[in-house]
Amino acid sequence: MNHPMRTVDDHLSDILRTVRTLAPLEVDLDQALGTTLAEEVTSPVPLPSFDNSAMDGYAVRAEDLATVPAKLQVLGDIAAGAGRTLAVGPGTAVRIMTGAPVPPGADTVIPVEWTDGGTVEVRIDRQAPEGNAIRRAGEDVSAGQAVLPVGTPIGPAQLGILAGVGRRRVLVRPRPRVVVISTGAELVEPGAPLEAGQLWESNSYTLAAAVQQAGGEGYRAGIVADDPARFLDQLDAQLLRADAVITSGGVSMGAYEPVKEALSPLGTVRFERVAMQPGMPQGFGVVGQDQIPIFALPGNPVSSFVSFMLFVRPALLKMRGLAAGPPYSVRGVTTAPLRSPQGRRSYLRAVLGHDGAVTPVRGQGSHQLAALASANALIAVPEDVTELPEGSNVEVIPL
Ligand SMILES: Nc1nc2c(c(=O)[nH]1)N[C@H]1C(S)=C(S)[C@@H](COP(=O)(O)OP(=O)(O)OC[C@H]3O[C@@H](n4cnc5c(N)ncnc54)[C@H](O)[C@@H]3O)O[C@H]1N2
Ligand code: MOO
Repeated sequence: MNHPMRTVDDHLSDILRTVRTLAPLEVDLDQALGTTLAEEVTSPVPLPSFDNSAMDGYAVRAEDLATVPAKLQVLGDIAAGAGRTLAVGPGTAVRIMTGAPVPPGADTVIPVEWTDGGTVEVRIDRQAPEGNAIRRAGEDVSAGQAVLPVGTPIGPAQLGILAGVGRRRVLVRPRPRVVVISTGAELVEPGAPLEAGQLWESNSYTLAAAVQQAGGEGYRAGIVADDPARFLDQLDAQLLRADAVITSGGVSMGAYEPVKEALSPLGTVRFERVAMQPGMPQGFGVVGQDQIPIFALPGNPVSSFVSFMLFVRPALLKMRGLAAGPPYSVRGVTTAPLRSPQGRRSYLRAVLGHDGAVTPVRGQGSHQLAALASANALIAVPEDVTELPEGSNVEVIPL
C-alpha cells in the first residue's frame, strides 16, 4: 500500500514545469504595486529635465563673488514651476526657490543662510564654487535611457520612477489571484461558537495571507464540509476568478477525503506522498478549461503552511515572472540537539537570531500552530540525517 515517496525537489520541479507565467496586462499606475514589469521602461526626457536649484537662495554669477561680502541687485523671484525666467547679468542676482529653473546668465546658487535675505539688494557673505547647488539636466537619467528592465518587481521606488518618467499605464505581469478553499466538516469560522468536535478554521487565513506576502491576491472562499460533490461545485464557482487554487485538508488516508475523492477521477491532479515532515501528503495538478494549477495541501495547519512555503510560493513567483526555486536559505548553528525522521526531509520550526544561532521551538507537531507562530524560521534537516548534536551547522529558511 505504501508507494515510494517522491523527493521534495522532484515535487517542486514538477510544479515549476507545470505552472505558467501569467500573460502581460496593461494596468494603470494605481494598480501596479506588486506586479512585475513586462516591458522595458525608458524616459522620454532627461531627468531632471532642466537645470534647477537644489536650495532656496540666490542665483548668481560666481565671478561676482570674487570678494565677499558682496552686494548684488535683486531682479526678482523665481519659484518652482516658473516658466520663462529673468536673466542674471553682472552685479545682479535672482531670488530662487528649490526646484525652480536656474535663470540664464546664472551659474551658481547661494543658499539664503549665507546672505542677509534682501529682496531689493542682497549681501552675500560666503563664496561658493561655480555650479554650487545646481541640479543639472540629465544628471539622473538621460533622454531615451532605460530606467527599469523587464522583470522588475514594482515596489514604491519603482512606482516613483514610472510616474517620474510620465507613465500613466504600464505593461505588467499581474499579481496572481489565488483562491483558498478549506475542507473539513469539523471547521467553524472564527467568531462563531464551537460545538463538540469542532475547531476554528485557521488555514485559510494563514494561506491567504501567505499568498499576499508572496505577491499574489489571496481570496478566502470559505469552508466546504466533507462532501466531494459540494467541493467540486465550490471549485467550479471559484475557477472563474482564479489563476491558482489552494485547498487544505482532505488529502490523506481517511474515510472522508473530499479533495482527493473529487479530484483524483479528473486524472489531472496527482496525489502522492512527498518525503518531508511535515507535509507528507500532497496533491498537485491542473483543473478546468484553463488548466488552472491547484495545490491540494494537507490539512494540518503547520503542514499546509510549510507546504505553501516550499511549493506554492515558488510557483507564485514563476507566475509573476520572477526567478523561482527552492526557498531562500542561510546557514545557522543549532543551540540544541535535533531529531529528524529517517528518509524524510524535515522542516523544524525555529527561532533564528541575528548571530546565526538557531533554536528549535517547543512543539514540533503538525497541529501545533502556536509553536509555529512563535517561530521565525525553519531548520531543514536532510533526509538521511536522524540526529544532530547542539552546535551543528544547518540550513535555515527564514520565514
Ligand atoms: N492513516 C494515515 N493517516 C494520516 C496520514 C497517513 O499517511 N496515514 N497522514 C497524516 C498526515 S502526515 C497529515 S499532514 C494529515 C493530512 O490530512 P488531511 O489533509 O486529510 O487533512 P484533514 O484530515 O482534513 O485534517 C488534518 C488535521 O488538520 C485540521 N485542519 C484541517 N483543515 C483545517 C483548517 N482549515 N483550519 C484548522 N485546522 C484544520 C483537522 O481538523 C485535522 O486535525 O493526515 C494524517 N493522517
Ligand atoms: O506530514 Mo503531516 O504533514 O505532518 O503532519
